[in-house]
Amino acid sequence: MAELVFFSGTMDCGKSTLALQMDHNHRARGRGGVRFSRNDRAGESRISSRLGLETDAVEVLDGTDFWEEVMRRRTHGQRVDYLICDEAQFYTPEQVEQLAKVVDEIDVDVFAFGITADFRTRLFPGSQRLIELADRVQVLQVEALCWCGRRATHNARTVDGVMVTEGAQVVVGDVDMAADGTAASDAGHVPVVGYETLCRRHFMRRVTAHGANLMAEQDQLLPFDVDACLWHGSGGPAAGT
Ligand SMILES: Nc1ncnc2c1ncn2[C@@H]1O[C@H](COP(=O)(O)OP(=O)(O)O)[C@@H](O)[C@H]1O
Ligand SMILES: Cc1cn([C@H]2C[C@H](O)[C@@H](COP(=O)(O)O)O2)c(=O)[nH]c1=O
Repeated sequence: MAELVFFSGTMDCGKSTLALQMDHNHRARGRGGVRFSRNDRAGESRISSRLGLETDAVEVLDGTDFWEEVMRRRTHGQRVDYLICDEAQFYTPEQVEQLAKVVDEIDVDVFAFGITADFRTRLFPGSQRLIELADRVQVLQVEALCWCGRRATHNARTVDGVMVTEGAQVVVGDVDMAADGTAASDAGHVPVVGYETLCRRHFMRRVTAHGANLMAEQDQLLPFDVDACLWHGSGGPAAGT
């Protein structure tokens, strides 16, 4: 029986890699599939993994109707046994409902991959609907890590290296883009948006790797415990543990 499975985790935990592996394995056994993605970092109509794999995909647009997509292909004689749906957090709730219908009505497996929450810890509408409707939500085994070594559970957004908690929900970007803020004062400087995976403790305290490095430098002058440092006056929550 076909399934709707949501493979989820933070950024950089291997979702796209798994999407390409699953596509490969099913295809190798003679099954026919269609790969979809939306807003991949590598550009339109791509699925890219940081391990270096990259392939073509059908770009999902606001007007994409998955039910019609599958029906049209089948009418033209194309075999469709499964769908690979990467960056599924960007799909609309209606599109997720179409995916569920494809599973239930015509027995097509749907493997969706995406992050659940945005840089403010709020669920993406598409991810929320996937959690509500999926047969299974599977958290990826490979864990992205916080700079402190704990398991990363949250996706922080940085602008010129500084963690932010306001802004548009969707800004395509990558980890490893956390600038150190030195260019911010340059005339004509275009702010660099990046992401960093953090554990909840450091997300709530707004301590990114860059911030931790700065504190470690200060620590050499004025010894104090980085984890005990509260961000009073910074606008961030002052966790007391
Ligand atoms: N140079 C590398 N060597 C080994 N593994 C790597 C390398 N670069 C990235 N990775 C792995 O790839 C993972 C990211 O895979 P990717 O599919 O792009 O993640 P996601 O789609 O979840 O953002 C990292 O967590 C890491 O395990
Ligand atoms: C947290 C967060 C992320 N995004 C974007 C950034 C990336 O382009 C994708 C996630 O891709 P990945 O393959 O899982 O690394 O989502 C966003 O637009 N808004 C956010 O809040």
